[in-house]
Amino acid sequence: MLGDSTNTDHPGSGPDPGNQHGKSAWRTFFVNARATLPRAVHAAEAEQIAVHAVAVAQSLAPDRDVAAYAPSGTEPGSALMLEALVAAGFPVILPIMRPGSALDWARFEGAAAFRQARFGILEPAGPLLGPGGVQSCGLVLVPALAVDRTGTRLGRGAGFYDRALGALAHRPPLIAVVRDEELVDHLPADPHDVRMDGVITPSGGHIRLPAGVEGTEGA
Ligand SMILES: Nc1nc2c(c(=O)[nH]1)N(C=O)[C@@H](CNc1ccc(C(=O)N[C@@H](CCC(=O)O)C(=O)O)cc1)CN2
Ligand SMILES: Nc1ncnc2c1ncn2[C@@H]1O[C@H](COP(=O)(O)OP(=O)(O)OP(=O)(O)O)[C@@H](O)[C@H]1O
Repeated sequence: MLGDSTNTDHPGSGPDPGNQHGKSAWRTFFVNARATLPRAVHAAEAEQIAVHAVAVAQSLAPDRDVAAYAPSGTEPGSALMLEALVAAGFPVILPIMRPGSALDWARFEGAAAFRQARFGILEPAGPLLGPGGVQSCGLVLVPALAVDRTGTRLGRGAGFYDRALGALAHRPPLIAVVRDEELVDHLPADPHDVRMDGVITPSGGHIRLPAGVEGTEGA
């Protein structure tokens, strides 16, 4: 149930947001939690995420390109997410890390056309589309360590997505992909943080944000 999945409902299971903890304490908490997740659970969740990603694309981005990410390590999702989107007819583009924590984009042409980039992340080896390449997408699936109910996203701390998305004149719907426990009541936010319009979790599917936040119900 939505209201039961927040760590702030369970004192001791996450940094106390009212207790001087900044983003790095939250990052450590979620990275460590992901590291303890059994492989079989990750794989089962990745199957659910792939199904939800296709459903969200069909609802928000029919006949449009989808910007996604190539899940690596303990990140939610797997190559299944990309394959399912392609099988459902969605052209997929993926982020390319550029100097200065900037992002470019390139078309996903299948796992055989990947090259190994920094941080163990796989990137398409094909031509770059330019930083604005993401603007023509009908949906951006955004990697995150956690998201709160107002749409604040916690990333891995380099500011890639905040820079890339914050600079766009036109922003497609932004949907973060996290585990159920990573949708929380409150995360620390900075002025540069770009808010998410929704989130996909394995059990919850697509949840629009803000969700269940006092004063924003039905917004
Ligand atoms: N699959 C995937 N692709 C992605 C992202 C992502 O989160 N997931 N990104 C989302 O932005 C960008 C890459 N951003 C990243 C930012 C930091 C680290 C990282 O591992 N940082 C180290 C510490 C930093 C360092 O070594 O200097 C760490 O977390 O331990 C990895 C990716 C673009 N592509
Ligand atoms: N639009 C921006 N312009 C300039 N600097 C930025 C911008 N967005 C973020 N930064 C800088 O990037 C650094 C990381 O920001 P933050 O902690 O919000 O990253 P994140 O959202 O966790 O990372 P990522 O987007 O890579 O997953 C900070 O030093 C921040 O000041």
